[in-house]
Amino acid sequence: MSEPLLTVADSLKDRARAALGSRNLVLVGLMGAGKSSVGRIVASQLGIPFIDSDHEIERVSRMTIAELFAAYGEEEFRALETRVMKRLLKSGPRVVSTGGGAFINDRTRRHIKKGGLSIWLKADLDVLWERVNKRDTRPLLKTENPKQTLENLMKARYPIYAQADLTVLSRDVRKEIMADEVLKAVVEQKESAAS
Ligand SMILES: Nc1ncnc2c1ncn2[C@@H]1O[C@H](COP(=O)(O)OP(=O)(O)O)[C@@H](O)[C@H]1O
Ligand SMILES: O=C(O)C1=C[C@@H](OP(=O)(O)O)[C@@H](O)[C@H](O)C1
Ligand SMILES: [Mg+2]
Repeated sequence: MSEPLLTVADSLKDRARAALGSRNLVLVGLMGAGKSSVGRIVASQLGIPFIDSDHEIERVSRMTIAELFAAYGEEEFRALETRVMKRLLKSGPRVVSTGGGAFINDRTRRHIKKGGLSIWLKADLDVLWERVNKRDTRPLLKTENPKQTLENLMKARYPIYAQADLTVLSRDVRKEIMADEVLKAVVEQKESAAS
């Protein structure tokens, strides 16, 4: 009789790694959802490379996101983001944390759908606000009422984030717990696809 490849005793990370295969795991969601910080932990648990698309954009342009928005505007930023995402998703497996607007852009979303398993870190307004109001690095929130801006972005974007393959609720728990929930969602997706 042949041995099963993985037994129930295998750890969550091994099961998630097997479920992911050669695909990229792409974290999407609004600013403050935890894509960058949780994505890094998930990648280290899975033992695969981590890339944050905003960091990659900053590296290739040698400018910060805020400088790019100020110098060229959002449209140019999105065009650069699309090109960078397309390149990052060409091979896998990797964990790719996106900037909040990436999945909203039609062309970038198509690349994500083709090149990876997408997971939405979904959070409510107060959780997001608590996190983003501590830093002023996000150009889209440099408005008179940034909390209202964030709420408007939620209303406009949540129906689109809902198209991600998987959804995990981003709550006020430790980032390591959020990372475990991401791994569980990857495993469950594989199991439900197989049944
Ligand atoms: N589960 C969490 N618990 C507490 N703080 C968090 C959690 N997830 C993220 N943060 C903090 O919230 C801020 C935004 O997180 P970040 O990973 O940059 O989000 P995103 O990339 O989605 O905008 C950071 O300061 C980060 O340390
Ligand atoms: O929501 C957005 O459109 C943006 C989110 C930011 O990334 P985070 O979601 O990692 O903050 C960054 O890409 C840029 O400021 C635009
Ligand atoms: Mg980020």
